[in-house]
Amino acid sequence: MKCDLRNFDELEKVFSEQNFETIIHFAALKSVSESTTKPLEYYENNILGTLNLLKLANKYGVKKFIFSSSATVYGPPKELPIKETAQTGQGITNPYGQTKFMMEQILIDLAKANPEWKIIILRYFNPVGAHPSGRIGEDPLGVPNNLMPYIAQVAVKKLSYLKIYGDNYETIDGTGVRDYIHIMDLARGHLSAIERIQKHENLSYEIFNLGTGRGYSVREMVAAFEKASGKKVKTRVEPARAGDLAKVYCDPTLAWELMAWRAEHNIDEMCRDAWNWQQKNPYGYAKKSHFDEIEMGFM
Ligand SMILES: CC(=O)N[C@H]1[C@@H](OP(=O)(O)OP(=O)(O)OC[C@H]2O[C@@H](n3ccc(=O)[nH]c3=O)[C@H](O)[C@@H]2O)O[C@H](CO)[C@H](O)[C@@H]1O
Repeated sequence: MKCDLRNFDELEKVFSEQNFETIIHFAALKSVSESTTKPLEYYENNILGTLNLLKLANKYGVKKFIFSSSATVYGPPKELPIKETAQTGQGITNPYGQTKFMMEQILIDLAKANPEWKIIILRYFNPVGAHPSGRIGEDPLGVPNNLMPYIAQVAVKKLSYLKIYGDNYETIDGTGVRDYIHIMDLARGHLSAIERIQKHENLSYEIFNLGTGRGYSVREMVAAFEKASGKKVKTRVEPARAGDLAKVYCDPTLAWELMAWRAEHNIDEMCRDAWNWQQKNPYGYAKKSHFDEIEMGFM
């Protein structure tokens, strides 16, 4: 079932026909660069969509709520690793990040105002990889903005080389360091959150980092991907990308202490599964492969 969260009436129809117990709110626009050129679309979609969803959830008594937030709400970190108690909302460089921060604020205010609400906010670090079957993966629209799908498309020869955005940061090899997390671990984090929210009657709102707690540089990611795929990934160093940070990685221990969740997949598994999906879907989901088109042409 598909529904536009901006359309209150359409969404109300869904609520009236279904009997929801818990909501996991993933629905948001998520491109950093696009958000800088289309801020109104981002604010409308992400904020209005969330308000509509919450109003209806309130009306229909669905008050267990899990929200997919982002490490972006921390802005430039003052301390590493980043804990959930670190300051948020300062130095966010783009509308996408602002909307995530605002959505968090709306949820926190709601939980404070009404003790019936039970809310878990999950702050994702850098989700990568794919389902191990190779059937569910990341198929970005147009040229990828994020590192892993870009590397994968270079390895499969859809793109010619990776632009490394800056090699002059104070990091292990000068390139940006991030906390990459396998999407299967991330998915499991939601199951742990559902369990926790259903078990704990007096939970109001809680916030968890979902990351591995370990940072990898761009060059380390390229090397891991080359190892997993057996393909050479050509790179070229370019100027640093505006708004990028040198190092971002989290302290994920709260999720372990309270939800018994921790990331289990390492960087090699992230690259293996991303490569498996990319090989099986070299042209993404929508388009048939070149070979299918040739076959169709002869039919
Ligand atoms: C500031 C911000 O809001 N960042 C968002 C962005 O994080 P990030 O900017 O951390 O993710 P990313 O995958 O775009 O970049 C990761 C690292 O790779 C570098 N890099 C990336 C692409 C490329 O072609 N070449 C290259 O060198 C980049 O400079 C950085 O050091 O995406 C994430 C999704 O995974 C989240 O949505 C984050 O909120």
